Amino acid sequence: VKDNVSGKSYLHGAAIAGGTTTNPNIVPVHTYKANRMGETAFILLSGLFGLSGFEVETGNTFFADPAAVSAHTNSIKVNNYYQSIHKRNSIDGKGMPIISTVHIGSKWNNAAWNGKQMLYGDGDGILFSSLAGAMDVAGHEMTHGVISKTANLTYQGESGAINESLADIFGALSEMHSNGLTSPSEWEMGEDIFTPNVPGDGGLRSMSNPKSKKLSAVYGLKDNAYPDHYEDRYLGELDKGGVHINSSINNKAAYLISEGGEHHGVKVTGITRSKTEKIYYRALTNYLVPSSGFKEMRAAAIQSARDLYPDRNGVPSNETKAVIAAYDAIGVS
Ligand SMILES: CCC(=O)Oc1c(C)cccc1C(=O)O
Ligand SMILES: [Zn+2]
Repeated sequence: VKDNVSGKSYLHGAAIAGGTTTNPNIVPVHTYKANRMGETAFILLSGLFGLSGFEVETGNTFFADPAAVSAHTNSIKVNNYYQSIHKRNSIDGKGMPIISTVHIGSKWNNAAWNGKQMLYGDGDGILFSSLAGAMDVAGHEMTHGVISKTANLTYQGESGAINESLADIFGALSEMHSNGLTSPSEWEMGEDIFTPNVPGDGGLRSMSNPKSKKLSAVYGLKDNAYPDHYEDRYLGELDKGGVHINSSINNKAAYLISEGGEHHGVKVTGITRSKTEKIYYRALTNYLVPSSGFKEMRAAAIQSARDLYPDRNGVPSNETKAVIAAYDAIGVS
């Protein structure tokens, strides 16, 4: 494959994701495992900078790598979500390139933000299919990037659980936004790629009903369920002090604020997704700091609700009341 801008050539069999972006802030860069010699061909996909893309130098068959196309497409959708809903220009707010690399490792059942870019494994086909295939996973990973540029919540213990929860919250909400208002709001994480051979078992985590998911054997807690109340939080040192375990407690609060419900005897009147996302984005970008835990998350969410939906004559708005009730419901006072 020849880059007709730099003139550099690349390995045979490099795959090129189809399509260019409509958003000049996205110049997605995808690194692929070429299908020969295992080396990596580095491909810069054209954005709107007049790059006319690539021509295939030799008679290679032009084919798109589904994982690369998904990673590319999903990163555009998530960036469009941040752009249109939160007026945020890319991950850093300054239009930084959005980089995804696919086919990481061998049958890797993981996705990650490595401090600079998103990484996707292919999954083992049992626990996960290609992790690039889920928009909420892309939203989750990109939000780790956004968090690193804003509150930069320390990735362990309570602050790590809030980090993980905000990644789930914006992962889920960006997917729901992209799917459009007509689609049912589903508060599962990774349902499109989780256990591909087991239909209808939802995602690897549930925000609406965390306890419906058993903690995976990975954490050595396979008989336990994900917690939905602060009193049931995990206090061991597995999973960096339970960052993917205790995130479910805050996820439940976000779900209750948006959709409403009764939990541990506390009734919450939902205020819809569009107000919930504004409250959490303001909390993330205005109030949370690296050490923030559950108590600080509650205070930041209440303050953000008050900022956006002010008290009237000293009476808190319905939005603020929903936030207070939701954190009461999950036992964070
Ligand atoms: C929903 C996205 C997610 O949880 O990605 C991870 C997976 C699948 C394994 C290990 C870590 C992560 C992560 O990004 O925290
Ligand atoms: Zn994560």
